[in-house]
Amino acid sequence: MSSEQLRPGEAAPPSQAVLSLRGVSREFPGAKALTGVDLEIHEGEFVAIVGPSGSGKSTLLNVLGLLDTATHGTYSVHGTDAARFGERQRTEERAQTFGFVFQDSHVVGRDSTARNAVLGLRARGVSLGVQKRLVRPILERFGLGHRAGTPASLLSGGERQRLAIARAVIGSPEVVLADEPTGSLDTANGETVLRHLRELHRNGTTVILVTHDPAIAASADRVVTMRDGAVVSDTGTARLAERQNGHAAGKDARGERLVRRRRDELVDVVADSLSALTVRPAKALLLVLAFLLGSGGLVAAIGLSESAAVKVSSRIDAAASDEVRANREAGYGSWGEAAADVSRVKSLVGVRGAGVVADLSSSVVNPSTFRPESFLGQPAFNGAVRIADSEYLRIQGAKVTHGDVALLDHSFGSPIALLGADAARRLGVAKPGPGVVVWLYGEPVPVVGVIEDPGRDPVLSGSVVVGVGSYPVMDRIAATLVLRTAPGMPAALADALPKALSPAQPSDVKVQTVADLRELKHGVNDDLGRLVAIVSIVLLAIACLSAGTTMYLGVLGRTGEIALRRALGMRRAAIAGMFLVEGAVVGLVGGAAGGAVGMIAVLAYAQSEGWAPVIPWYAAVWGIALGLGSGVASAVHPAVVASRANPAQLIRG
Ligand SMILES: Nc1ncnc2c1ncn2[C@@H]1O[C@H](COP(=O)(O)OP(=O)(O)OP(=O)(O)O)[C@@H](O)[C@H]1O
Repeated sequence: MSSEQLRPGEAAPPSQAVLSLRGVSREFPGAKALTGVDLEIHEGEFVAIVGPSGSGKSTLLNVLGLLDTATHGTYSVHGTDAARFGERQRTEERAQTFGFVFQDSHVVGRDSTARNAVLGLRARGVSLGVQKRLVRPILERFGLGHRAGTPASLLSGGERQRLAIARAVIGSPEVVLADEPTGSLDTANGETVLRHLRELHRNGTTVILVTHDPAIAASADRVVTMRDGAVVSDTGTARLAERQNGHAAGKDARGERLVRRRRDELVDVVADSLSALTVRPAKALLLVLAFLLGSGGLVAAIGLSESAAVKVSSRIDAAASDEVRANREAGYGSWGEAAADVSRVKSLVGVRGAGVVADLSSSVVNPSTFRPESFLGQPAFNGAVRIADSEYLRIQGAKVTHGDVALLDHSFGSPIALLGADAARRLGVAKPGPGVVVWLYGEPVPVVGVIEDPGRDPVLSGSVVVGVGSYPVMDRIAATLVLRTAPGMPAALADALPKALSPAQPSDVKVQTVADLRELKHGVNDDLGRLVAIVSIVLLAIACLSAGTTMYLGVLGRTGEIALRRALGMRRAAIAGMFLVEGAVVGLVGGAAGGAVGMIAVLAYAQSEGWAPVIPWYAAVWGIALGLGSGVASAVHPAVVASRANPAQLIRG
């Protein structure tokens, strides 16, 4: 860089233009903001761009600063056609060459003044050490030393604009572009800002500023006047300022190794995301809650289904180890025949008890509280009606209160009934006793007991149970023999039973052990698993959707900040990364919290049911992984929207 100084009035020597526009136009739908602009800006100039509102000044500045692109014509930076720059190169060039001061002093309000001042350096990947070295003197220089730790949102308008200039010049950019930097300030603050810009210029920086203020324009070396998108007058290069000050930070950044830059960028992106989350804790908490519900539901569902499966298994296994059922295909012609079978099986080795049970058709027996014809509106009884002997109830471990179970076997010629607790409630029987009856087959039948605990046969709860001798056998009875065996004996007895009961025709006897139900158990587990998966996926999809929407709205609410970062040279990937990290953090925290809540829910529920809680290790991993995955997924769209944002549009507001 040259350090020559010319006396006023002396012609400037020809030098290569830093920025050069040739026939540049910028058209918007329905508006021609620039029409064939030719302009060359040389190193060290202080140029004021003036003109009426709508004449294209801001558009010109945006094109010069690579925030916007010309529709026609050629724009060159250091002699290189900007049209040749890819998106990444534009961003890089923007960060390295330009410093921006916008009219509305955009700042990241939640960040400290110092952190805002180094925003451009961070985008350029300048090392933390250099950032620290540069920030203190620059804040002092702009009278902000005492405000270094203050959140930028608390600064006054003048302080913010000084911060904006500090941020623009901290990396010693070659060109500072200022769009009405004093427009929103009072006279005193406006003069301070201008003083700083002149000082920059004295130190060799090229300054281009848009202004409406004739006094500011008059103090510039060169005034470019615009009207209707065209340059209508240009006082031309008048003199070159003295140049000192190299571009230390810029060179430093250019020399940095890519790996360190990317690492610093990552640290920065994570820090920015966390600070964005902590500044809106209520919003962050709601998002976490959404993922907590999704992944918590998943963990709870896995845990509950596993615990339930274990519980079902243990019941089935218990039954499998000591129960066998048998029935004759042809049924029985009388209860005497059934009783004979019962005594035959009782004599077999390993049989600890045997009873008989048969189901009657509830719609034929028609149990009711009152005489059926006397009260037509009474509700139909929809439980089971069973014939059983007292031994059946005993081997099932059923407990009968207020009555004598033995009456099932010896009812002295007339029918009697026992009611399961549910059935008693439905039939309006509080307690059995003299005169308490239910109506079966249209006849009153004394209730002699209530089955309070159905033991292993849950159907008993809702059943009306009558004794084996209660009714004459009209047709053959499909009664089942139920055997309680010594542990581990069902399989052997299942083999022996057909021959023991029907030596001539063993195939007439059908035997079933509960072990056969194991197949069913697997089926039940698979169904439960599928249901759990569907419910969890729906929950997570809802969480994703609500988090995605909230984050998208967040992007819309942070357009100023995004524009600023893009203008200062933050890469698109880093902008997207900010939102993805936000989504990941929220999803991860939600997933982890959901995992914990899900486990607590399983423990509490299992405890209340008296189950052994089973939480497979993978449930928590699934919970966290799905929380993380769906958190990132929910941020993808907002991240893409944010990274594609056009900084020129956003700065415009
Ligand atoms: N993104 C856009 N879409 C459509 N029209 C636009 C857009 N940006 C600028 N324009 C139009 O281009 C013209 C020039 O706008 P520009 O903001 O550059 O003018 P200006 O001289 O800076 O005005 P002001 O002094 O009021 O800020 C205006 O008519 C404006 O409406």
